[in-house]
This record gives sequence, C-alpha cells and structure tokens, in this order.
Amino acid sequence: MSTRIAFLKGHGTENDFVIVPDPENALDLPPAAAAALCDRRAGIGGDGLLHVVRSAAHPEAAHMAAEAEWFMDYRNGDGSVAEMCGNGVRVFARYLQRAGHAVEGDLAVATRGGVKTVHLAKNGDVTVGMGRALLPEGDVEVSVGERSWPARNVNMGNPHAVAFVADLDHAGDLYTAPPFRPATAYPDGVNVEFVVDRGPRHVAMRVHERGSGETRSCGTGACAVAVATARRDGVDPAVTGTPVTYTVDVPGGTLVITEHPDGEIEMTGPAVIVAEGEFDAEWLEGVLS
Ligand SMILES: N[C@@H](CCC[C@H](N)C(=O)O)C(=O)O
Repeated sequence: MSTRIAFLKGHGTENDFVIVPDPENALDLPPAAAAALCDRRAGIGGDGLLHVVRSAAHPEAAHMAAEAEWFMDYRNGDGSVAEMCGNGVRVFARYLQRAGHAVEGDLAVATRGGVKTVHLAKNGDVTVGMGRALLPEGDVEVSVGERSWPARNVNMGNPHAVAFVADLDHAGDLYTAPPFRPATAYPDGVNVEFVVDRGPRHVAMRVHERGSGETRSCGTGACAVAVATARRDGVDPAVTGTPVTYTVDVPGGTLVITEHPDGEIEMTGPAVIVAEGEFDAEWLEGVLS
C-alpha cells in the first residue's frame, strides 16, 4: 500500500498553485520536489507551490510565530525560492479558510517577505496588505527581439522591471526571459512586466516571472505596475495625501491595487480552490532518486 500525500490546486486570476498542507513541516520538499509537483506534464502542474506550514515548525518563520500561525513557504515552478507571492498569499488564505483554520475577516500570514495581513471578504474577494514598494534608482533596458524599452525598477520584496509598451504583443511569446541591460542589474533575477494603458488609472500587463516563465497573473507584479504607472502619471499618494487606485488587467483576470499616503499597498482579487486530491509519496521519491 503506497503512502499518499494530500494536495489541493488553486488559483488567483489564473496564477495557479499546487498547495501542500504540511503543518508540522514533516515533508522533505527540496527544489526538485517543488519543480516535479509543478510540472504540467509529469506532475500536478502549477506556476508555483504553496507549502503550508505552521510558522513555529519552520526555521525561516519561527520568529514570526507569535504574530502569524501559518507560514507560506512559497516556491516558484522551477523549485526556486522567492521572497513573496501576492496571488499565492491570497490563495493560501483561501485554503486556510477552507480547512477551517481561518474565517471571514482579517488573518495574519507569515511569508519570507514578513507578516502580511489578508482580508477574506464576504463577497469572495481576498485583499492583502502588500507593504511598501521600493523604487531603486538605475537605468535598465529590457528587450524582446529588435525592440527595447526603458524599465522601472520596483521592489515589492521581490524584484520587478516594469516596461511601458505600445502593444502587449510586442512582448512576443515570452518563452524565455527577456534580456536586460546592464546584464548585472539583477544578480538574483527579475520578474519583467510589459504594460499598456487601457484608460484613466487602468492598465493591462503581461509578465515573465523569474522561476516560472510567462504566467497569467502576478500579484507583486501588478502592484509594481500600479506604482510605476502612478509615478509615470505624476501621482504620488505620499505627496497628495490621497490614496490612488489602479485597475490592472492581467491575462487571467483583474486585480485592483490601492496605494495609500503612507506607502502601504493593498491588492484585491479572487482566490479559488479548484480541486483536492492525493499523490503517491513513492512517485515523488522516485523523481528525487
Ligand atoms: N506570482 C507571484 C510572484 C511569484 C514570485 C516570483 N516569480 C519571483 O521569483 O519573485 C505573485 O503573485 O506575486
């Protein structure tokens, strides 16, 4: 009789995740295991893995245990670790609600980017306090084929390069990471967003994510895009004292981003659990051997 491990599948604006509940951090999930689970042909399939662990049971999160019971141990589709995943933390909260670990209202979740407050609303939307954006100085150029654009550095805990383009098709097939200059700009890699205007305080984007490739949505990316667009539009809530809200269309839906005068950014969108099942521990052991 083989050993079975429970998993769920969920998405936020079609940024999809394999969710593995492991409260006591008992599973061995090295990068190759995360990549195998996220593999769309030989595994379950997802842009990333949400490993659900009690903060107290994880060495990277124990210091946050007093503030947040649960730690989102997020991995990209290639198994690499990232500081933060905005859609992931909303789906993570939805899982906690489904499992009976959270109810409608506010919930603290520990992440590698610190403790985030997530609000599970009655209407099904999930809002997360994403913290403040940093806008490191430095000229960066992103290119696709013959075209290139200046890109704005925005750090949402993880790195983003935001390029305003005339047409989202100019980003090409995004099968590979768009090259940037200077080549040394992002020693740890970068998520690249391509943005077009849709209307007043309304944009659309495509993204190539570090460690996952092109995805249908990226929450930290949408926040980076909202902040970069606001600054391009000459809007800074810290100066005006008034919050500003941008609607960001992604291929998988729509996210609403509000930046407050103190710099705090909130992101709202849907988060859905679509399936629940079990995989064979032996399959994963076989993949790893
Ligand atoms: N899809 C995520 C971002 C995941 C991490 C990213 N690929 C990175 O490596 O920084 C989101 O919704 O924010």
